[in-house]
Amino acid sequence: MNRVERVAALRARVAPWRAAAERVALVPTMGNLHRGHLTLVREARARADRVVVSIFVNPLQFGPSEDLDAYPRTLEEDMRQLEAEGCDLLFTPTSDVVYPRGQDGQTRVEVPGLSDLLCGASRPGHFAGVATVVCKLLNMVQPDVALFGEKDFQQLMVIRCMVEDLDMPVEVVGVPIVREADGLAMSSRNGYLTPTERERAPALYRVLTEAAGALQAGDAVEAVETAARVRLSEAGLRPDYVSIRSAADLSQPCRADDRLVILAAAYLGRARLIDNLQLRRASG
Ligand SMILES: Nc1ncnc2c1ncn2[C@@H]1O[C@H](COP(=O)(O)OP(=O)(O)OP(=O)(O)O)[C@@H](O)[C@H]1O
Ligand SMILES: CC(C)(CO)[C@@H](O)C(=O)[O-]
Ligand code: BAL
Repeated sequence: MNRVERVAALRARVAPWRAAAERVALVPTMGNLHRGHLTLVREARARADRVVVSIFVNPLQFGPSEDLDAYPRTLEEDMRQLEAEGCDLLFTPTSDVVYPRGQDGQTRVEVPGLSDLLCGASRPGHFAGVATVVCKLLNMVQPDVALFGEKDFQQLMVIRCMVEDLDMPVEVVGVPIVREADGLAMSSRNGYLTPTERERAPALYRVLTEAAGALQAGDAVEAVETAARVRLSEAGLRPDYVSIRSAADLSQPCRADDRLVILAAAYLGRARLIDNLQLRRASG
């Protein structure tokens, strides 16, 4: 596996693949890789001839009081894992490479509406930071396909919307959530949890599962959301939001929506955990 830090070097590596009509996949990450990321890489290998992984802790998507400095950086171990997964090329740009004019001088990509809800309401500017860096990474690599995890469900919707609105010639693939044995969605930020908090953390998925059962049994959306928030608090988590939405566009669900998604975010110690569960409801 080769590693490059600059855009010209990246393009020089990708160009011969393109010339040979090979299909190229991109898996954007912020590093500190776990089984969730490696599943994306495996899926990328199944869908393309060449796999490029990027590791970049994007300052533009962090708020001023968030964990940019504390975010775990484990490049040596990440490289070992990527090598074992058969990644062809690792792109590890610095901030200067991605934002040569500085963050304030950077042209931004905004996806209105979708970016303002849920995680976007709690993290103002976050999704503009995500859309901007993903747009740049897609332009740098010019992959045929790019893969993202459904754990970050809203992020995936924002990226799909951006790609459609800007006519970007790339296929966006969502990969199902990879979980620990006790149901906790894998996430780099799980590493912030103390042993006691780690024991409490699976309550997030448990509460989502119970909420899905209640919805399928015919309980009203608002009652299910309220009950889920109470259950999270009882389990020792501080709910940010629990929200039941249409899985098609994250709008408030109407009776006719059969594909729903229950999304939740909750604080636990130093971590802000997110998770979601998609379900089908009988329409009527
Ligand atoms: N458990 C998971 N299952 C599937 N995809 C995942 C999982 N965790 C992360 N991903 C995906 O991996 C990609 C890179 O994510 P990122 O590097 O931010 O990891 P993370 O574990 O989500 O980190 P964080 O704790 O900061 O949210 C994203 O597309 C994300 O949705
Ligand atoms: C997509 C992404 C790599 C953009 O920085 C990040 O938001 C992430 O890791 O989910
Ligand atoms: N995985 C989402 C990236 C973030 O929370 O900034």
